[in-house]
Amino acid sequence: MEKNNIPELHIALVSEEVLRQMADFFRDAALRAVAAQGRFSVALSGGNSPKKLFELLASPAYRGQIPWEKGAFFFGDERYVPHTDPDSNYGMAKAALLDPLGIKAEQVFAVDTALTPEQAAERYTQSIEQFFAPDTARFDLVLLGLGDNSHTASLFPHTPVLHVTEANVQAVFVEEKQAYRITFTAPLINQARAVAFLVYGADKALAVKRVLTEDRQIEEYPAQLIAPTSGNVHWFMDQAAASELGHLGTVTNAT
Ligand SMILES: O=C1O[C@H](COP(=O)(O)O)[C@@H](O)[C@H](O)[C@H]1O
Repeated sequence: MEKNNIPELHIALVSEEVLRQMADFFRDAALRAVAAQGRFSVALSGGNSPKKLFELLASPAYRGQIPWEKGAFFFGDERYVPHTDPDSNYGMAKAALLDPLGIKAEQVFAVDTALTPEQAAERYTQSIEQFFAPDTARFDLVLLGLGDNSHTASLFPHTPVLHVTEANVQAVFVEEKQAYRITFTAPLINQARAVAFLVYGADKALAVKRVLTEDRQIEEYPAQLIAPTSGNVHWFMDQAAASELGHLGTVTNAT
């Protein structure tokens, strides 16, 4: 973790409360952006953890709190599979968040996995640049998860993308998955207005401890690359995920 960036930990007793806090954070980031720019842009995460968050955001509790028609939805990483594949991050978000909210197709920016991985990454970089032109690509919110091997987005241990210094999207072959991934680089994530990890479950506790407390070893713990250039990085965790953090891992908002 960069020295000038202090992780802000939001720890709750149970995952339901973490999800509620994360949903509030999402809402507040969206409302701030709409007040300032008339629209909000978010890069969604994939995998298992965000599915429940997406379902909560699409539920009656949050549906009316966010001006969804002003949103633009991108993906911080994507698996190189068709959109209909159960592994597709886009497919999961579509089913859990985008379709239930009636988000229009023109608000959704999916990675085109029908192209080669390199072309898909290049095309996605171009979509992002077009969306933000003439400004820097600065997402209002980037949502992240954490793998038990300390990867985030598709920044996997010991992959060349960890050393890319441009803020763009890259294709990467991940040996341990024997598959391609398309991912935001760390510099693209770090120039966002807000960056938040959502992590819950005891199986993530060791990864959380390594990323937050060990000396910087980005090859081993790629999530240590995440250090927004303005503001702090936020970590929304349940007590189980924070259980290896010692005194840092105490509940901040018990209900
Ligand atoms: O492969 C991925 O993994 C991470 C963590 O996912 P989880 O299933 O352990 O919650 C996720 O953040 C990333 O978007 C996804 O593609």
